[in-house]
Amino acid sequence: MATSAWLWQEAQPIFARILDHPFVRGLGDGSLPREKFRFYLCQDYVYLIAYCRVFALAAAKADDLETMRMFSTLLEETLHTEMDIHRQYAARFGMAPEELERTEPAPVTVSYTSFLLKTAYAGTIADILAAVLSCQWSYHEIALRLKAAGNSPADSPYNAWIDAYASDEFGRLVRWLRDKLDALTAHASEAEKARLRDLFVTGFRFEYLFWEMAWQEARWPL
Ligand SMILES: Cc1ncc(CN)c(N)n1
Repeated sequence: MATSAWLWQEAQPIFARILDHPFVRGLGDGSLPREKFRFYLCQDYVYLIAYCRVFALAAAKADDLETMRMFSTLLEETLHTEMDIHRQYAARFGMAPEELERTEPAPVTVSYTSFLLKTAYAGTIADILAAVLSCQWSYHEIALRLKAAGNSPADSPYNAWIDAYASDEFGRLVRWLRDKLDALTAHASEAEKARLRDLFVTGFRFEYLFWEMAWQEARWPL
């Protein structure tokens, strides 16, 4: 079995909990309180700034131009297309992009971005791919499922979010990451596979924690 398909299987218990999370269900049926989405949006914006740095570091570490191009496209798409969605939502809340940037990262955002940045600085290209694949892939699959369920009212403010992450363009970025990881790890040792599993599952655990943080609007208590 290809590495990415195996990793996906390993993360299924966590993915099931994500799909059942009240924040995700609220995105899907339009019932999510706007204030919780606003909190999420601000935290996700600063998360994405760190995520861009991860792609930039991966591009710098790439052994060949094709891999460098792939990471620079991911960086470009995140900086422009994905973060534009956030900027557009923020405008609806009357927030300027600078205000989004000034968000104080909450504890889970700090831990999650620290994990990704540590992997980007210290890990191999395969390590980085495993860590970011859990983020990118889980969003695409969540959005595909929410779209297929068809529970979202036509006037739900969250339809743009679902459409963006369910899009073929976003799906292509996931496919790239998967294909690259599968090619790099076709002959990986058991030890390397165990490390990749650890990174992928840790990414998934953080994804769950991020939804929970947004639902609870969990800021620093002090
Ligand atoms: C927390 C999180 N994880 C993943 C994604 C999709 N790039 C995101 N925007 N935010």
